[in-house]
Amino acid sequence: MASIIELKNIYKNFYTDEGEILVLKDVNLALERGKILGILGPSGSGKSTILNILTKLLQPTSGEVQIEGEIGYMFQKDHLLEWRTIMDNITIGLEIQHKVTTKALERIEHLLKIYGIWEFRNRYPKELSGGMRQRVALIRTLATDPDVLLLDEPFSALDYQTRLMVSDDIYKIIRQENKDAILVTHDISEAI
Ligand SMILES: Nc1ncnc2c1ncn2[C@@H]1O[C@H](COP(=O)(O)OP(=O)(O)OP(=O)(O)O)[C@@H](O)[C@H]1O
Repeated sequence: MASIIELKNIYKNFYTDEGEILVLKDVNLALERGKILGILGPSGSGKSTILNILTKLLQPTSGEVQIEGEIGYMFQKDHLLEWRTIMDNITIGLEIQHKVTTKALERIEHLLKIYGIWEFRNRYPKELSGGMRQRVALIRTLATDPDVLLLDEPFSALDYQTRLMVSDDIYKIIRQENKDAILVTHDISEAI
């Protein structure tokens, strides 16, 4: 089956005052279309380094990176801007990319309506619960219509009960929107 993302024989070394650190040693992974791939590892094992290579923030020391299509990145914290309304937070990526089109706005309207945020579109982030904020963060990521989502511990800032609810929610949204995704976590239950 065709892979949308593939890492082949990736090595990454960092050079510090204390010397060289080998963080990634011969990492190979492939995300097939229609799949969600979990990357599970303890703190410091190099998960963020892998994501930074996928988003091209970092170059691997050696190895091959193949990515087909656009990537959307959802972070550990929602990073909603408190002084912008929910709608203005969601359109920020489109504004930066100069892609605020009628079609994009209709798409956002649809996402807001089906995922229960429409009534809150003119409110501010502080008026929303942690779970709703995370849903807004996902809709913001989906707004630019990426092909694949990178989710970097997206539930870790939530309390346990909210996390169960929101992770289920987000899983359904990813499936319904027909996106492929890579989920990075140190939490085995989250990965499952
Ligand atoms: N720019 C850098 N320079 C030097 N060392 C770095 C750099 N970035 C990361 N490291 C080191 O590489 C290792 C892996 O870091 P990374 O952030 O990828 O791990 P992680 O699994 O994402 O951890 P966490 O779950 O705590 O975010 C760590 O030992 C870290 O200290």
